[in-house]
Amino acid sequence: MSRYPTLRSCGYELDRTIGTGGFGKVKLATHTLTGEKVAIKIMDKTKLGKDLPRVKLEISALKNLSHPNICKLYQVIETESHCYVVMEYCSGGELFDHIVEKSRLSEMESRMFFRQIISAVSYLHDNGYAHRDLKPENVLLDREQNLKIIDFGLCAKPQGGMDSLLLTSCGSPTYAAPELIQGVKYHGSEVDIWSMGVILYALLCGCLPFESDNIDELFKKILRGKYVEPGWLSSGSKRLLRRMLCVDPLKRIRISELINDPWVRLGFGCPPSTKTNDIDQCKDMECLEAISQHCDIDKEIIWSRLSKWKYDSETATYLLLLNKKKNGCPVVLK
Ligand SMILES: CN(C)C[C@H]1CC[C@H](N2C(=O)N(C)Cc3cnc4ccc(-c5cc(Cl)c(O)c(Cl)c5)nc4c32)CC1
Repeated sequence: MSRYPTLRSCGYELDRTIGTGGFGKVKLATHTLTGEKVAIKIMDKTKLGKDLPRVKLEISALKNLSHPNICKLYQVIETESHCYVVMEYCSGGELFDHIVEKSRLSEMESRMFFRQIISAVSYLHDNGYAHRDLKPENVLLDREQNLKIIDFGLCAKPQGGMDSLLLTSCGSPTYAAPELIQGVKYHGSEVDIWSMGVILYALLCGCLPFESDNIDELFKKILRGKYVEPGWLSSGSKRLLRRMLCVDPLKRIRISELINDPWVRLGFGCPPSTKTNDIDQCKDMECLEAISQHCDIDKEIIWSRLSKWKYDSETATYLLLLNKKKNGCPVVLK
């Protein structure tokens, strides 16, 4: 008998555990009606304690975000004891493992990945969110090597908008900006740019710019902002890294400059796209028809419920049918 009978009754067949964390575990599962694979983050509410607000924050953020490089939310299921977050399955694993596998990436491959991160973070900031915990472990790949940013448990949506200052010190020290580890007030957008600089360095160099087993040593290195520039780095790469890993947040490159930076545009001739993934919000008649036939309810009634985006089983079925259609599979329900 499955440990999580709720999930089976909600239309998911559980498979193996694909990861764990302080929050609980993430399991691979199959959505029975569409046959699509999903990742389900399973949290025991009685054990979350002070982390419960982080969970609610992440769910709220994921409900408001729809972008090709941000992990898609399909459904939220809550019981007395557990919270289940059903999301897009990223079968390509962590970006971190991809870098380690190849020891380091070519400038062009780094650029191809980095443009996707710029696109996602620019969209995040435009929607008033700062991620605040950007690192290679929080960037996954799907089967087409598209990047998917995950883990919004530390994201912030400052009340006064992205120009207002934050104070909470959070995230992983290795990727944290100087102002964040100093405990001074900071702008969420500026600390995200610093973390993106650390990720770009990891892509191009296959190691981290600031490392130490001793936390005090690590903080000193970050606050000094000095790092090794390996011989293979082009002048364009070095110049961009210096503008991102700039200790003074006021002098650090801004996302609007980053989008138009010559290194970012090289070979593409255009800036990364900052559009939303509005396909998820649009009304797809073929998917509506499949659901309408399956539950014998009029398409317009189905759409009137779907367009409320309640992230219930109907939202999941619709979004997963859209996925099937995008992947060229037949738009049918079992
Ligand atoms: C180390 N972390 C604190 C947890 C780790 C758990 C496994 C997970 N994962 C992996 O590590 N693969 C290697 C497989 C995999 C495949 N698809 C996934 C889809 C979504 C997520 C996901 C996980 C969490 Cl904790 C989220 O908050 C969100 Cl928004 C999304 N994780 C996935 C995931 C990556 C993170």
